[in-house]
Amino acid sequence: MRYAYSTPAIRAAEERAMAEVGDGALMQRAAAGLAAVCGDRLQRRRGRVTGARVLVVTGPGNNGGDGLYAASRLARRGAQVFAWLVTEQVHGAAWRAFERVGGRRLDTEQTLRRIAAGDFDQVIDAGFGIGGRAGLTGDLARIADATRGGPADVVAVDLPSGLDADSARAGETCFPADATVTFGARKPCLLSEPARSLAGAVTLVDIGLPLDPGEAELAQWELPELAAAWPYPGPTSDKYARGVVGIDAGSAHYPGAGLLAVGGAVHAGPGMVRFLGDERAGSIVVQRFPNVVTAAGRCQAYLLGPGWGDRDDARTTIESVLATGLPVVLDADALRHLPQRRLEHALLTPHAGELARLLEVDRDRVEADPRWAVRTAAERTGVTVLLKGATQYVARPGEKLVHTAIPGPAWTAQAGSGDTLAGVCATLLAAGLAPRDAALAGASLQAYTAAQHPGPWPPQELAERFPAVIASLSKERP
Ligand SMILES: NC(=O)C1=CN([C@@H]2O[C@H](COP(=O)(O)OP(=O)(O)OC[C@H]3O[C@@H](n4cnc5c(N)ncnc54)[C@H](O)[C@@H]3O)[C@@H](O)[C@H]2O)[C@@H](O)CC1
Ligand SMILES: [K+]
Repeated sequence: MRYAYSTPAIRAAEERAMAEVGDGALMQRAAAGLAAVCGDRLQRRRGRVTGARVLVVTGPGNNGGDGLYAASRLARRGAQVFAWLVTEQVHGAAWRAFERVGGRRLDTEQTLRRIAAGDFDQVIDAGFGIGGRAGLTGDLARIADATRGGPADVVAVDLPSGLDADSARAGETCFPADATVTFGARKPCLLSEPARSLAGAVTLVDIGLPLDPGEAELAQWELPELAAAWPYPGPTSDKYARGVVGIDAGSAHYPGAGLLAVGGAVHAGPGMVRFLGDERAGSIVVQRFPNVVTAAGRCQAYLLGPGWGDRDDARTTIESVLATGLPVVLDADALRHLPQRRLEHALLTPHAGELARLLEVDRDRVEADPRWAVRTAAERTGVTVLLKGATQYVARPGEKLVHTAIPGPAWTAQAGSGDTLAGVCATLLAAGLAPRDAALAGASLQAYTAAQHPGPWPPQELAERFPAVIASLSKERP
């Protein structure tokens, strides 16, 4: 599990740590970790640190201090180090250390000229860290622009300047990095797209901040969580132990959605799938999956909504399934017909547009603050909500911590991905997983499969690769 903490939680932990060891010690730990990563990267790219030309883009606060101290360490290994100052203000002790090792200050024009000439092997972005605001202006924006796409290896200190540590937003201007060295704990921006992609490869340096996962803002699943949650059948499991899924998806207008939802469910290993939807969609489903049953009968979880379109009995169908008290995934068109009361036993799986409609806000509001949006939806509806997208967020009512699924490649964003995902989630509910785990395991399986089998595969073919991944995951089980 990867945890991310908000800026106030990190600042509070820093204060507790500083009271014990002093702020100088924390900064030295940060600088040592940063210099180690920078040195390794230089070594890998050019065979040695000696003779490397390193520019520190130096902000006015402690982030700038980290960068200067790290550069001083690189200078002691033979690098030539330069600094460009964002303002005249600079961390005094770090600046003196930088000057002592022969570090040189460059003005803006010299810096831009040398960047354009491809003169730097590495640019350390020590502009702003957790004290930063979204967006860059003035000469710093020019320097970030000039560096972008150039030959220098860009290493961000704590987080890329121009990002807001607590937000998923990428903003208008920022300093994209090839790598980020973050201190003490991950920040939410480093786990949330589109900000996350601007940070490159993230290394977490332990500087001894006393943080408790109970204070975390975000928790991202990794493979061990997926493997531990996956419901592998036992030696005596029958089809009811594995779970019977009832799927009402697809319509005469959208017959494909039924097939896609069933494809997701079938490839996630249910005991049985009953197709309860439109007759025409059902005949296509059975042709493709003869193991699917179209007769009504006992189910242990349901999926309603993908490809329904407009349907007169939407509300009554939802109510009759909710009345069974069995777990149900409510997806796509079913989300437009939710009863106006608190629900139970359901998992809602909206994308940003559907969640915006549910909350009666603009889509922009959801994208600007996805954690707020998914938490608010869980509180209002009373059930678990999975917000689908480049980062997939899951919130439960009564819980501040938001989880995210294992991230996957961007090409999984395509028509039909949500239908197969809903099918997987319903299979997991039928196997007895709690809605939160079903949502995280389903979304993680789809993303991880896409990462393991670089495509682009259409969603139905990606689903055909689930079984191989599920089999391989069993080796990761605790
Ligand atoms: N406090 C500590 O003990 C430690 C802090 N560390 C470093 O300190 C950083 C936080 O330091 P600071 O609190 O000094 O803050 P920053 O160094 O992140 O920012 C300094 C100041 O710059 C100004 N600023 C921010 N964004 C701007 C923008 N877009 N345009 C113009 N001005 C802007 C703000 O007034 C801000 O207070 C962390 O990110 C980390 O790198 C590490 O050294 C570890 C220890
Ligand atoms: K930075």
